[in-house]
Amino acid sequence: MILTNDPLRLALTAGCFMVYGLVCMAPWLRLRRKRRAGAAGQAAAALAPGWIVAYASQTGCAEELAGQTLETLRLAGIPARLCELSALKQRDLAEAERILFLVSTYGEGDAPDAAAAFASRIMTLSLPLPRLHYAVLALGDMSYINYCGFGRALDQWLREQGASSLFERIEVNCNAEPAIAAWRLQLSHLAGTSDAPDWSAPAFGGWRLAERRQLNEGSAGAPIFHLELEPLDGALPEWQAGDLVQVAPPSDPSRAREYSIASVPADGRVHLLVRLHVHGDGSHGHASGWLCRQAEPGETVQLRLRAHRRFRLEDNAGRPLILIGNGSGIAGLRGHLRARAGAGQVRNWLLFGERQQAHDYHYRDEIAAWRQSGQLPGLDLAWSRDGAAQRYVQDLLPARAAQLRDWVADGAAIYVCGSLDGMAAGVDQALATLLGRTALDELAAQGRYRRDVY
Ligand SMILES: Cc1cc2nc3c(=O)[nH]c(=O)nc-3n(C[C@H](O)[C@H](O)[C@H](O)COP(=O)(O)O)c2cc1C
Repeated sequence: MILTNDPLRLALTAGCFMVYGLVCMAPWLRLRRKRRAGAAGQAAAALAPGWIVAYASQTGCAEELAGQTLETLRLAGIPARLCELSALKQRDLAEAERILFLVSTYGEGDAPDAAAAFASRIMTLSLPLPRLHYAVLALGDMSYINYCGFGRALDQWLREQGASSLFERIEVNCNAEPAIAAWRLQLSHLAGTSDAPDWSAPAFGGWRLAERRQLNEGSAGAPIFHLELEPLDGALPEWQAGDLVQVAPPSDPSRAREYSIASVPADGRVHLLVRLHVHGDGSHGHASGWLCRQAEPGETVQLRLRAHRRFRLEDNAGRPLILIGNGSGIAGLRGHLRARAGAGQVRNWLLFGERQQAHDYHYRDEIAAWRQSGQLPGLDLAWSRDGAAQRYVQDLLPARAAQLRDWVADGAAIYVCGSLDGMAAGVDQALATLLGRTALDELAAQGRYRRDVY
């Protein structure tokens, strides 16, 4: 029905309909434009050579940050892949568009174990890398002489090869939040996004100290305690043998201390083995003093679990296992032995060293029971204060050279837990002498030589 023949009115009405139509279509047009732009971006991204997030980590902090870095890049639509430093090839270095390195430092300014082969094989080469743009996040602890030594060495080597840094190396002292926030900020500038996922670490939770008993009464060494803890809310979280806990002492919650977990979830509790740390002036370590002396059974301990992927069994679950350690290092090894018992894996060989058999043979009854049930066919013990000759765990290895080579030839993995001073270097040297340094580096690169040393 036509209500008017007036051409002016008709034109006005048609104009109104057009404007109305455009207003209605505007959101759909915007969405279509966005989708097209997104598809074009994705197509371009698929063609780009891509970014690499490379990490070298011992206890998992750098690895965790690398995962979060990757997630941020992916959210920004940047094609990127995660890669352990040891898996990085010369070709990757030459061809990757950008590489973000997140690396920690171990030993005395060294690379983490898994990156030892990269440090010795790649970082000793002269490679032209003029195309490479990179950034370094170096994790370390200022109380060590060679603060961030490996991160600094990597940065310098890259520079010498002609690579260009995207921004100044960022150094993180003891996982300090401000430095991590600075990395995150640089990352969002690079990725052109403010849409970064939450990077905050899980919160500490309240755990009840259910049991504490000294294991080495009469020992010449500092007292060592077996502790058992249960979550206050009753819900036991999942963890795997090899993982750690962080304990925040009430005197200074910012100075959390890490301990290896000595139990598996099937035990229903987190077991720890804590040596009371006594300073030169007789005062106690802030965390060990709290756990071993001040906290009363029944009291609440602030604790959180930390995945320690480098010391888990993972692909080694089906392999024979050689467990080497000293002192409180038996904690991490006991966690593995308990997991192996639960899984029915019996090819286990424990080499353990302490001071005196009479006082320092931690978990003696449990070890005896494993021996009897066939769960622990290999057991060698070294006591440094029994008898005239000081004998340490590394001294056990030469006499067992043939057995060691046989087990490794059978695919065994080697796990070392305990003190860095003396033990870790001594065991490493003994293994390198018996197996060959290159073969040992190769085992580390394959994840068959893993260490939790402190
Ligand atoms: C046994 C041991 C040795 C360490 N040596 C150094 C060192 O020489 N220089 C340094 O800056 N940090 C050193 N650290 C500190 C680590 O680099 C720091 O804790 C880092 O956050 C660990 O990161 P990750 O979990 O990725 O390995 C050492 C830590 C341990 C347990």
